[in-house]
Amino acid sequence: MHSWVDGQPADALSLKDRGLAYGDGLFETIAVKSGRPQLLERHLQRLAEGCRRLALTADQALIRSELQAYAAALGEGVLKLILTRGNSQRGYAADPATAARRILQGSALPVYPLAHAEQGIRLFPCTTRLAEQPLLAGLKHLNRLEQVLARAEWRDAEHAEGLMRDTSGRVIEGVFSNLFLVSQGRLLTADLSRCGVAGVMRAEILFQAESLGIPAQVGDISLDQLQQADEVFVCNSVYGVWPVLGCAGMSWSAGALTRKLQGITRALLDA
Ligand SMILES: C=C(O[C@@H]1C=C(C(=O)O)C=C[C@H]1N)C(=O)O
Ligand SMILES: Cc1ncc(COP(=O)(O)O)c(C=O)c1O
Repeated sequence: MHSWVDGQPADALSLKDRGLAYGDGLFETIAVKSGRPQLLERHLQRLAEGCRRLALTADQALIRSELQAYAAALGEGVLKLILTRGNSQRGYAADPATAARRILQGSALPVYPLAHAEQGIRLFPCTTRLAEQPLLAGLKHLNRLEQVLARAEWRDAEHAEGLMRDTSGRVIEGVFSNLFLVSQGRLLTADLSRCGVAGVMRAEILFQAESLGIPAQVGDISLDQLQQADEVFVCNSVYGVWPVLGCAGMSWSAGALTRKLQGITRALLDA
């Protein structure tokens, strides 16, 4: 399916685009099933928050309608929205009145091995660390070199994801997912006020946990806390939940709470 730029089929972009020049923009990666973008409200909520924090001028209603139209035409797959701050001359300064450029791209759903969800995965212990920058923390912005460097640290099929820590050594997330641990029936996921991406699946899992009366906490996670956990899983808005069986010398089993949340998220992504 053709990409769209500002609502029109297009496969080219201005060389003056600030997303290309400086990573000046945001993106959303949205699963599409039966012609509908899954978890759309959460994606739009994160996008609006990113536009607010980066002072990006974008018509949220227009973005919503375009996403729905593109998803209806795509049918099933991954819909990627890239929002850039449009064109500018050379230099970091931008015209605040410039409207954001909307890029929509469709691709097939990734075919991950069934074993990732059914049995679980191993995490590669990445040495690349996440820089602590509260102004950008939580945003799914276009500056993804940390994830590119981290993902280049392994090529073997034994590791389906990586473990990323921040420059202070805190356990933060995966390379393309968020991370939860379960200890004595309580969920814990990393505080993302310094770095990391506040995933929509992470938000949905925290909402479901509250609805189910499952104790859940957002806070700092040490490597020791991770090692001592009863269960560990990773999540994102494309694959849902994967149990984590090991990382470096640490190991866990795919426990009951992981399976419960995996079932809930699978139903949400197949809705
Ligand atoms: C990196 C992108 O999106 C991330 C990757 C995945 C995935 O590979 O399953 C899903 C959502 C995002 N965390 C991207 O280029 O879209
Ligand atoms: C670095 C990073 N963390 C977490 C996530 C999970 O986000 P989501 O649940 O919105 O897919 C992603 C996916 O884009 C990511 O790239």
